Amino acid sequence: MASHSQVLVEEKSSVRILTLNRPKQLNALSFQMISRLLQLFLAYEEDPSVKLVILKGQGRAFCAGGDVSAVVRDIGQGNWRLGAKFFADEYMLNYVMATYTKPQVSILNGIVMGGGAGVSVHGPFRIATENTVFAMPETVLGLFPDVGASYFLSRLPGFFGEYVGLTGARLDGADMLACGLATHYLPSTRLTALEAELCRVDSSDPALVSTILDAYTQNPHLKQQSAYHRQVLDVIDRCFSGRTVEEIIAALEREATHGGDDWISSTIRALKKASPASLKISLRSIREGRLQGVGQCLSREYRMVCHVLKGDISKDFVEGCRAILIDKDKNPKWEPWRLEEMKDRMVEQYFKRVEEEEDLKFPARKNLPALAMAKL
Ligand SMILES: CC(C)(COP(=O)(O)OP(=O)(O)OC[C@H]1O[C@@H](n2cnc3c(N)ncnc32)[C@H](O)[C@@H]1OP(=O)(O)O)[C@@H](O)C(=O)NCCC(=O)NCCSC(=O)/C=C/c1ccc(O)cc1
Repeated sequence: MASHSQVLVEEKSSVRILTLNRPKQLNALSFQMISRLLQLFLAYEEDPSVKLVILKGQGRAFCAGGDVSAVVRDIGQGNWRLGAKFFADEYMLNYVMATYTKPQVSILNGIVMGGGAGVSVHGPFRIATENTVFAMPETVLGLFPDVGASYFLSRLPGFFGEYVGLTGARLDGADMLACGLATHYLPSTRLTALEAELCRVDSSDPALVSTILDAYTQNPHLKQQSAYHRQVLDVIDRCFSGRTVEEIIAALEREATHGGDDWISSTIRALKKASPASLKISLRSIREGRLQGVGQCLSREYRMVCHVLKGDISKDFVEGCRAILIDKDKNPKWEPWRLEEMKDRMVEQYFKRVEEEEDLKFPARKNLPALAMAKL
């Protein structure tokens, strides 16, 4: 095992343990990591001696998303197609994971954001701990929740997915378990024992893996400020079921006038901070995702991300990265600045094929999600 490599590989009997290994960058996914993961997952699928894959992160993060700094460099050099290649491979990896024929167990013992959700949530087993911090923070970067998020967020109960995807709200391990983004929860001190037991399973039978995980899982209490308490969920459903982003914000503001609390004001603040273009395309993407399979969601997201990278409708992604990651002034100048200036016909354009760019096509797979075990 080469310790300098960005994905560490351990072979333990019929189990392969893959560790994302860029701890200083919170395991942000580089192009190299994505290519390597794709190559390993495809090889393991063909190798009868491999029965189970465990994915985890080195250090305090599972994975803080795609490596945004590399992309900004590419766009800065005027080469949006280099960025598009990154996303094409990333979405292919997400698709392979969503349709994988062997169980994938992801150990989410730390930060899980953006692309980090994409390499875990599509698999059948997601283990949260007391250290887990989950978010889809793309709308404040001028992007939108991608990596198949329009598939998995739209399948969360009620309108919780719209809430998580539009506001970038952070969830802890207990929230993730409650809403179904995680399938199990255990204290991090038990992870070593769990891993050792999984290494003895010698089977690809999800029911056997489930039995092992069930024996370790605990039922954590939701924190007092959790958004998953019934009374907050009711507000989320009332407001985030709005047809448009403007309606969602107006509904939240109405709720706030009837005795608003910290949760409502921080939710309104989060929406007002985000890119108007991102908010509108994200809402439409999640709504369309409700009726689409994972492959359709990823192909549509690929069209959308090509427009984002090309900057032909709005250049908010470059501006968001500048304000949040490069200059760190946290003061992006979104264009358009106001929600009402982001017209329906501009939103519509994100969903059209980019000129001279092929749609993303996925290979035929044996294990289509509709036939696979329930994921969420
Ligand atoms: C809340 C975080 C996760 C932790 O904050 P922290 O504890 O104060 O830690 P730092 O912010 O100091 O992060 C430690 C280091 O990791 C780096 N890092 C932390 N996330 C990252 C990161 N996604 N990338 C590239 N370095 C990072 C971060 O820049 C920093 O590097 P350095 O300043 O050199 O020490 C914070 O780092 C943060 O907000 N990170 C960004 C999270 C985020 O927006 N994720 C991405 C969602 S979008 C996505 O997944 C797709 C992106 C993408 C878009 C287009 C493409 O072509 C390809 C990819």
